[in-house]
Amino acid sequence: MSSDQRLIVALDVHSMESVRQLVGQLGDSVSYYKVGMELFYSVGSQVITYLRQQNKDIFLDLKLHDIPNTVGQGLATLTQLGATMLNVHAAGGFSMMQAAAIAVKNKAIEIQARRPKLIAVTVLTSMNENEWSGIGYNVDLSQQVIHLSKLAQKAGMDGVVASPQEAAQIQKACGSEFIVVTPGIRPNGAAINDQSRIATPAGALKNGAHHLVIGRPITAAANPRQAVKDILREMRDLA
Ligand SMILES: O=C(O)c1cc(=O)[nH]c(=O)n1[C@@H]1O[C@H](COP(=O)(O)O)[C@@H](O)[C@H]1O
Repeated sequence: MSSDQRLIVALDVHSMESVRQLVGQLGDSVSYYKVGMELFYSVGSQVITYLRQQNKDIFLDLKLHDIPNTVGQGLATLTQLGATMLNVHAAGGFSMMQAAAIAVKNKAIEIQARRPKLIAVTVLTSMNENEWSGIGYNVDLSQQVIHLSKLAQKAGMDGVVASPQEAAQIQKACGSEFIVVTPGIRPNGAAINDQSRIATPAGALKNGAHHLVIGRPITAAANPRQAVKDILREMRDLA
């Protein structure tokens, strides 16, 4: 996979005007975008239509987490939008993830469309050990990431979202075909913001991440196109 197929830029903005400006500015340098809650709740499915018209791959990141039937029905609807990748929270459990995988597969067959990849969020990259114990878990955070990755794989997920710090361990536990998507990417010197378990683009790739999700280091940069160029150079130098 080439570096620009590995990079996913998080479009965390809340208007179509900002989307058009950013996507226009980044041009051919970015082929894969993430649409998350902020943008999807603001503008709805028109952003998916727009990005598909621009021939971009789309990770629709709505992190579903509910009872199996509700998640399955929700994902069946989302499958019709034509995103490349969808996600759920692994903490929803085995039956929820299994229902999710079945619903996406069946809907894709029904509408004769390409099945979107389905991945599970393990432990959010904003969580540190302190936050983690604060929600009542006694198990080690990174062990929990591996546990949830194995569970996700067993339930039929194509991969997981985790921090770049756990990517190598996930590969070891689940094999190299299992997709590892890593947010929490910060080039040297970039503001860390609300992230905790971070790595540089090169560090994440070295650890075996398949896709790097990067938002503010690009979207809040004075020159987003230059920021992408620098990140891709760092990624390519490693390849
Ligand atoms: O599922 C995600 O994409 C996600 C999971 C996670 O554990 N951490 C995480 O930061 N994300 C998303 O990745 C993006 C990271 O953005 P920046 O911190 O601005 O680079 C945001 O859009 C988050 O919603």
